[in-house]
Amino acid sequence: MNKEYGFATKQIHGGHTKNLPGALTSPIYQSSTFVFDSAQQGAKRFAGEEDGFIYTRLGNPTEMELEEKLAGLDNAEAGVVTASGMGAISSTMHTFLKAGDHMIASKVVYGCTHSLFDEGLRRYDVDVTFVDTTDTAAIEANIKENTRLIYIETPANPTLDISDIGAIAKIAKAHDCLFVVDNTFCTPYIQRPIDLGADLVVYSATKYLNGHGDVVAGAVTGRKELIDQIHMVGMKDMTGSIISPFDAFLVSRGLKTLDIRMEKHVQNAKKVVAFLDGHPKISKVYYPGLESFKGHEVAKRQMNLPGAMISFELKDGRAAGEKLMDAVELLTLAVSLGDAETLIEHPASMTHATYSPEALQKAGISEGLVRLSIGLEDAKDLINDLDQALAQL
Ligand SMILES: C/C=C(/N=C/c1c(COP(=O)(O)O)cnc(C)c1O)C(=O)O
Repeated sequence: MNKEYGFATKQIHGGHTKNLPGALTSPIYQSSTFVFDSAQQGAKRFAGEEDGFIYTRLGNPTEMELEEKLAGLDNAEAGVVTASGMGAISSTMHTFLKAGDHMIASKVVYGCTHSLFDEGLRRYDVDVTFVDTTDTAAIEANIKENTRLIYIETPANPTLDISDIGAIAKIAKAHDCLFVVDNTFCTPYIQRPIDLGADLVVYSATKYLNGHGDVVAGAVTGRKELIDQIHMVGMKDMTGSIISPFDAFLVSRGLKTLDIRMEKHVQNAKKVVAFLDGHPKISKVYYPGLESFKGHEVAKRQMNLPGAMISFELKDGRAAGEKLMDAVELLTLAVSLGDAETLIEHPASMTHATYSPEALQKAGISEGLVRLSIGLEDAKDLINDLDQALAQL
């Protein structure tokens, strides 16, 4: 895809294999395996001496189209798509880490990411230090001679903590560490970590990338030499976490409207934040777009827009939070995010239930924290629903 094309053109035409018999959209190659013309061709393909498809766990045309489209949006050389965001993260970790290695991770990450790091990887003798990565000096202070990888989410799930990608990229490079950024909350439309120095970008494509609440998927973008290793080690042998061709087709279709969906998500989020900030029953609103938010300045520098994820704390804590979640009528009480529907959930007992009480406390995830994924509905309907629910507290 011509690098000079704009984002909207690349999200529609990127990765599109034009040499198809006249169909505007690519067919879905819902096939587990691919036929060889001869025994020699099969042997050559397995030996990597001839291009061509072999078996869908090793690569598939529908998945390749999505990988190329997404890599193009991230200004990355290559991409790999997976069955879930956790599949993307786990395949990446299993590709580049081995027993005896050490890694540094944000102390605030999605719950299952936290348990992969804090329990899963420790089974294989990979040591993890959770750090406040909004403090780049704290990262430097925790690097050891066996530190191989630095992992952040920015904005982080669910406190929206902002870490400085450019500054951390410099530290990672200086210490020959791989720098991985989970860009799920932003997508390439809002933030491009590779442009800022990251080595790899991971996504839960379940979220904004697909954007319609009907697929679980994941992705990694980055330099081809790294992505090839994830394909041939992490995916092929370690996790086998491959996406189905049909789900890859759905995510490719979702991506065609990424820019306009993100613009509407953010437009709605700003209106909801204006309603929540200063509300008499709310003690704090977490949103990178608020000037009072701790990471606001760094967010303004590295994000084109402040995003559409909002967290807030009620003055009367968890009980009030539970009452609020049971009182909303339009907002949907469900985990996940980035869908057309606005979703509301309670991290401490739901998406971050894997955290111990000490880890929750260290991460600053309070019992009273409520998280919103602002959807594409009419903003006034969202605000009216929150207003009537808050009035019941
Ligand atoms: C229920 C799921 C939620 N999140 C997931 C998630 C994943 C993992 O992505 P899969 O769920 O494996 O596609 C990876 N990275 C980030 C920043 C995430 O928020 C949720 O928070 O609501």
